[in-house]
Amino acid sequence: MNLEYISNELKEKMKANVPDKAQYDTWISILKPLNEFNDIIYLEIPKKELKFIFDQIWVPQMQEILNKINNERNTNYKLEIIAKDSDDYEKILSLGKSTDNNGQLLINDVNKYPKPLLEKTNIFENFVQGKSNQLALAASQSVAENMANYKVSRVYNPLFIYGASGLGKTHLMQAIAHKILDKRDDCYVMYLSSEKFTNEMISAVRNNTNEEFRKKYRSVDMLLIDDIQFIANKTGTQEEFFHTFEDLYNQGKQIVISSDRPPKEIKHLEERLVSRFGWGIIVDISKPDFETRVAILQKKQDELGAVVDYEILEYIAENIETNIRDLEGALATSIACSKSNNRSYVTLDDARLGVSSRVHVKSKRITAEDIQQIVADRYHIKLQDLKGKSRKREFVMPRQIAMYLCRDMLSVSLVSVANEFNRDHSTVMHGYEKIESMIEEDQDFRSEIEEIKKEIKS
Ligand SMILES: Nc1ncnc2c1ncn2[C@@H]1O[C@H](COP(=O)(O)OP(=O)(O)OP(=O)(O)O)[C@@H](O)[C@H]1O
Repeated sequence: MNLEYISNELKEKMKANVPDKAQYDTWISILKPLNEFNDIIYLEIPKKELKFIFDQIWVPQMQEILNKINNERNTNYKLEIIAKDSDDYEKILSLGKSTDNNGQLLINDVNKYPKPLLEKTNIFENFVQGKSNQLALAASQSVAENMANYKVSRVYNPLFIYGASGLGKTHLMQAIAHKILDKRDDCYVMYLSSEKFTNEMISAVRNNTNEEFRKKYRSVDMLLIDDIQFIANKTGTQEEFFHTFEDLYNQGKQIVISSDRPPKEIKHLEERLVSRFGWGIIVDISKPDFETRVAILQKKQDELGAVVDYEILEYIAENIETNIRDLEGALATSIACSKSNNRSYVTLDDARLGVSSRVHVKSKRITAEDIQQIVADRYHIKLQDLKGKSRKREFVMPRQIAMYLCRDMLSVSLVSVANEFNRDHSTVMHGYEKIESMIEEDQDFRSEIEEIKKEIKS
């Protein structure tokens, strides 16, 4: 049974046991699925100080519920809670997957080439193609195909995949690794986050093992580094990574990198890295459209072994637009909800609960007034000046920004936005277009607008 699924079901059933919502939010909602091994379900909590309370209070209650699930399903699961900052966290995470000290999975018969620790389901077959990801998918497939056939093409080296959180970058990177490992057992594939690279480098410096560190990274056939944006600002790591990159590239080894933004927009990233990241191909993954979101949900329901009505999938897809991780979480929670009510089908109410467990931001309804106030505060002007008629520069620019944001963030017509500013719609259109082109041309301005958006959503 899927780990995420059972932990969701457990949490849903706990809702009935913990009627006080604040208690539920404080204790139960923070649990995350960690691993399942030898009939033990390991759930993660953020801090070890909390473990005592879990062991005393919550684990016995949850185990009772789990026993009921066990009876229904003929399983024999026990529950354990592991803190993210505890010493055995990494060990528990890798149970069932044999690994070396660096978290690289060792396949017993090919010890010579340690294998990376990968999520089993992150394979190409489970990746749903849509307009938002087709280029990234095609490039990833080409890299995997080439490597499986002992080839590295300069066109795809490095492959740089960027996009917002939860849109499938890790999935694609791991799919590449899976594919190569399926086809070849003589390929040293290393997949890790840039944070892990940094930590290893720091500990190599501390333990005086720089040579081993370098040798290890420069002996791989393919290096996949996830979330490279985290090395920005870290001069030492950038220096080391630069040399690793150069060395591997010159040896004709494949490099794949992911980030939440394109190289040029990663602040404080050394120019020489920015330029090298662009030597191969840069592809983006954007927000999936409605059809792709529904197709992803269909795929996920198969993986979860459930059948959910098409209208229910549509409801979830309509309400979760920006993040596939949330999309699949909402589906899993909806299914768990229906099971906890002993139903074999998912109702719209289950789906509503599933969606609301994920879209905290959307549940806050943003109004034109919120936007106007936040923009006025940011530029230190009065709300009435922002909405007023004065054409002074210090008022016009914030006014146009607020118009742009209203049009961009609220699902309302141009005319409604115009009404909010006591203007006609052509004035709003003009302001919108002006800000839009400034965003396109000026990176700093783009970041500023993103920051304002974040503030509005928070
Ligand atoms: N096109 C897709 N088809 C099927 N599942 C997808 C697709 N895109 C993403 N997913 C799923 O969405 C979840 C989040 O994806 P992933 O972890 O790859 O995101 P990410 O872009 O690496 O996010 P972050 O930057 O936060 O690490 C995963 O479970 C992944 O399998």
